[in-house]
Amino acid sequence: MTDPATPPVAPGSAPAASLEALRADIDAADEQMHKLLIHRGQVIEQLIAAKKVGARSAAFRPDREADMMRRIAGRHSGQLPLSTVEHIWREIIGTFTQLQAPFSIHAAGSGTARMRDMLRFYFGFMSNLVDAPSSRAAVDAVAASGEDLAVVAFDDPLEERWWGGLPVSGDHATGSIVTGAKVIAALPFLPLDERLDFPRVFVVGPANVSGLTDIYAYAIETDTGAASDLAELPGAIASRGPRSAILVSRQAPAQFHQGTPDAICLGSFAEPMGWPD
Ligand SMILES: O=C(O)C(=O)C[C@]1(C(=O)O)C=C[C@@H](O)C=C1
Repeated sequence: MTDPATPPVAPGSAPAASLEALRADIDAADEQMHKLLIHRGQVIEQLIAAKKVGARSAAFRPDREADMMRRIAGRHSGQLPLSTVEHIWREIIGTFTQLQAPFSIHAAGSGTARMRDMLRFYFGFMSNLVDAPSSRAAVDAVAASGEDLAVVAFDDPLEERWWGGLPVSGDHATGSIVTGAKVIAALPFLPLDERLDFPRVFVVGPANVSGLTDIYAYAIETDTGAASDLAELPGAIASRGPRSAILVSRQAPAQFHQGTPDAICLGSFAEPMGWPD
């Protein structure tokens, strides 16, 4: 009896592979992927020694992750959605980051399904999620821990001033401060599949993590009369409340502060692909 799943062979064409052969191919691919993951784990063990990650020092390297994600997007092809590939790699990287130095992720609203989905997508299922009472509390917890992360929605209520407890000004850009917290990444980083509905967020990490300086995030007090017209500022994207605003700009603090002396630099990050959309 012929296997009903085996399509008939058209005259003159090569015979279609049998279901058994295709499954053997999938098994071989799975085995290779699994062996490579085990190998990756062994390399990470050596990397821990090389990086000398210890107590109260974070293992994440946003610059390295940005580079990896850009290469993943660059070489991707086929029907598997890029967001699926991104999630698989985020799961792998997130788990190996946890294995190097355990950390928690603080976020307001992490109990909601949408926020939780987003945090699991980017940071994996091994990370401990902390439902913070506010974004300010989430950021303050990171500053106090020296090893955790906070995730803050770009359009979170601005008057809460979640950046209020951060060390101020361009120190973030030079990396000279060793305590506190700063913006180290912006997500989504790769173009998001249309079936996913994740908000634009900042990742806030320990101040001693060196991030990329493609784009800077600034907080601006708008009730002082300064920055009354944000549209004229050299930023790509702004989120504005009645008295405060967040703005992202390619201009480094030294340059940016000339036009907006009251601005507080909150950190910097690798430019997400397709930013701004
Ligand atoms: O390259 C590093 O420094 C690592 O810690 C490895 C690794 C990874 O799993 O690839 C993990 C965490 C970092 O954020 C970046 C990459």
